[in-house]
Amino acid sequence: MAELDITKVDKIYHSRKGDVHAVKALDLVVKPGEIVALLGSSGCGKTSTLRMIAGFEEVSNGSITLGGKPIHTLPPAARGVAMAFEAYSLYPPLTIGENMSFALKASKLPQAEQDRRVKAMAEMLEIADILNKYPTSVSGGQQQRASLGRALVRDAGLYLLDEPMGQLEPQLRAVLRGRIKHYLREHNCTTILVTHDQTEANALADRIAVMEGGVLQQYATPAELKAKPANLFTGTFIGEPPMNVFTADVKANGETVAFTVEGGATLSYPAADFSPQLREALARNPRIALGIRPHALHLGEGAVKGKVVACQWLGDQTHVAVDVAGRTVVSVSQERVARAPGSDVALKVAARDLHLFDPASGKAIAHGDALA
Ligand SMILES: Nc1ncnc2c1ncn2[C@@H]1O[C@H](COP(=O)(O)OP(=O)(O)OP(=O)(O)O)[C@@H](O)[C@H]1O
Repeated sequence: MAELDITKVDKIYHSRKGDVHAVKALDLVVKPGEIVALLGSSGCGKTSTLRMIAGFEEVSNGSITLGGKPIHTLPPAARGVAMAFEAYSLYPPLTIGENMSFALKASKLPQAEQDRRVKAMAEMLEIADILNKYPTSVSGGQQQRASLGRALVRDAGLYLLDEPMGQLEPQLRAVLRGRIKHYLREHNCTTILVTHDQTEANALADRIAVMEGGVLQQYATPAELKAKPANLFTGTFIGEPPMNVFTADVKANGETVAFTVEGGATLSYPAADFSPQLREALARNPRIALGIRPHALHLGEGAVKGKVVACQWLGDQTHVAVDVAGRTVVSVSQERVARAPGSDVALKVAARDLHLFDPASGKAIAHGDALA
């Protein structure tokens, strides 16, 4: 299995309406056998990146190497890359089975081995019963699984999966996620998956590349992205419900560190809750953006007072929206709590759960008690 190196890659589309700079100076390394998710909202440049790796779009600048060999100048078929397309792209005159074995035929594998692989893949993806049907006579979800199977059944240096489960029902998607991850691991497949679904990225990927506006915002493990967002964008993009963010004035004297948020509420902590380096940084940043995840904002005690706007039990957790001095914040509790709209509540958050950002650049200053 090969390492993929994307170095300073740009994609600029030229059109009559003007240029679109879809991918900007992208640097990304995918280690052999690693599963990476490109995650971002619509139009952030995920598909352009995937298509440049596959060879369906030219790179405007930069280079892409696979196993040390430059591939960005090669035609798609010569790159050793297998791709499952979001729009399936199956061959209409061929059956689902023939579509899946198409690349295997070209590889001159013995017929019995081709049949064995296609059958095993079709069983894994639960499409063994439609191998003799034609693409136009099966559902979108079945076509999507056939496209995924056609890519995975091949031997390739790199697997590219574009929204591979977007058409599937949630239950089937959850089952297939587990099976596909197991398959990719077992076959040591170097894989890039494009998705806008955080759950899918978290479940499948070793590392997630978060993109926005064509720019890579952060490249880290799912746990790191949650615990140490590099900037306000990843902080608010990753996590459900999104992080609460306030602008706050900081006052640090020898004994306490206090954050006064818009509207006047003050969160005050013993200075010892923060590292000396962080206290020094706070002295240089008297105004910060303060991020608090809904799961870290606890109801029932604390200095921040507010009024309940809405309280919803979702079957496994309660979401409580609270108006704090004109701003709505969300608190999530694993327990079932009942709070009447309009009632008074107090909120608290531990120092270790604070995320501090530079309000101008958005860059992280600190997570919990230490510098970012
Ligand atoms: N062929 C093209 N010509 C001009 N602009 C394009 C072309 N393809 C994509 N774009 C633009 O480039 C930007 C990035 O598009 P891209 O499809 O890579 O994003 P994406 O993150 O994959 O979005 P989605 O999740 O909606 O597929 C968008 O602004 C899009 O409109």
